Amino acid sequence: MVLHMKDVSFIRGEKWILQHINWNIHEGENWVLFGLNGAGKTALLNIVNGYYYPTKGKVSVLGREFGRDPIGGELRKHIGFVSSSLQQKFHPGDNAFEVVLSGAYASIGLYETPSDEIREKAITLLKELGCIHYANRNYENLSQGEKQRVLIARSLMSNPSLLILDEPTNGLDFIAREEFLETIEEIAKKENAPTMVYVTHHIEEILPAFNKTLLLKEGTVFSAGDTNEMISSSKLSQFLSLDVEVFWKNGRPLVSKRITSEKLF
Ligand SMILES: Nc1ncnc2c1ncn2[C@@H]1O[C@H](COP(=O)(O)OP(=O)(O)OP(=O)(O)O)[C@@H](O)[C@H]1O
Repeated sequence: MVLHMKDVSFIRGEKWILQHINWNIHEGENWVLFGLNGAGKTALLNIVNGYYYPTKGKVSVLGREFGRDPIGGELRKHIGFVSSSLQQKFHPGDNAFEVVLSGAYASIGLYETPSDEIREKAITLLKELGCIHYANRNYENLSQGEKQRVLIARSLMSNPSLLILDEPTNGLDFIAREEFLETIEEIAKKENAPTMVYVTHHIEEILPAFNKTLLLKEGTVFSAGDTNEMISSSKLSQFLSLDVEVFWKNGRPLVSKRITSEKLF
C-alpha cells in the first residue's frame, strides 16, 4: 500500500480544513486529486509529505505509520514532489544542474559533494527531460516551463516510490503544458515508474495514465474511484453544483458548461 488514510481530520485555528478523509492508494494506481480553490488539496498533500500531523485519524505512507514510525527526511527521499511553490525556495545562483543534484539528498540547496554516480544520474535525467542544454544556467532565470522540467528531473533523482505533482502546469503556456504532460505520460509508462498523484483544478490535464480520481470538496471526499466514473457529466455536475458536460478525446476529458437550447437562440 502506497498511502492509507483512515478517517483523517485536520483543524487549523477554529476551522476544520479536512474532515473524515478515507483514501487508499495501491501500487499500480495513479491518482488525480481534483478540487476547486480552497477544497483542502494543499493541506492533504502536507499531511502526505509529513509536514502536517493529522488532528484525528491514521495515516501510513509507504508502509510507515505517522505517530509510530519516524517520519522526516528519510521518508521524503522516497517521495518526489513537483510544485511551483518550490521554485522560490532555491538559493539564488544555483544552476539547474545543482538543483537536480539536490534531489538526491531531498534538500533545498546542495550541501554534500555528489559522487560521480550521482552526477551521471543527474546528467542522464537532464538529457531525458530535454533540459541538458540549460543545465549550467541559473535556475531562477529559466522560464516556468524550463523550471518545471528541472523540478521533475530533481524529483526523480532519488527513485521515488511516490511522485506528487502539485498543480505542475501553473504558469505554462499551451505548448509548454502539452510537452510537460507528454513527459508525465512517458514517466508513467516506464518500468518501475513511481505511483503518481496529480493535483489539479484543470480537468483537461487528466491523462489516461491517471486511472483513479479523488474529488475533494470543502475538506471532505465527495467521491473517489475510477477516473471514467468520477469524471462524468452527471458526477461532475453534482460535484460542481453546475450543469456541465464532459467530452472525451484521445483519452482525455474536456468539460464545458451545458448550454440550454433557450440560450442558444
Ligand atoms: N493556517 C490556516 N488557518 C486557517 N485556515 C486555513 C489555514 N491554511 C489553510 N486554510 C484554509 O483551508 C482551506 C483549504 O486550503 P488549501 O490551501 O488546502 O486549499 P487548496 O485546495 O489547496 O486550494 P487552492 O486550489 O486554492 O490552492 C481554505 O479555505 C484555506 O483558507
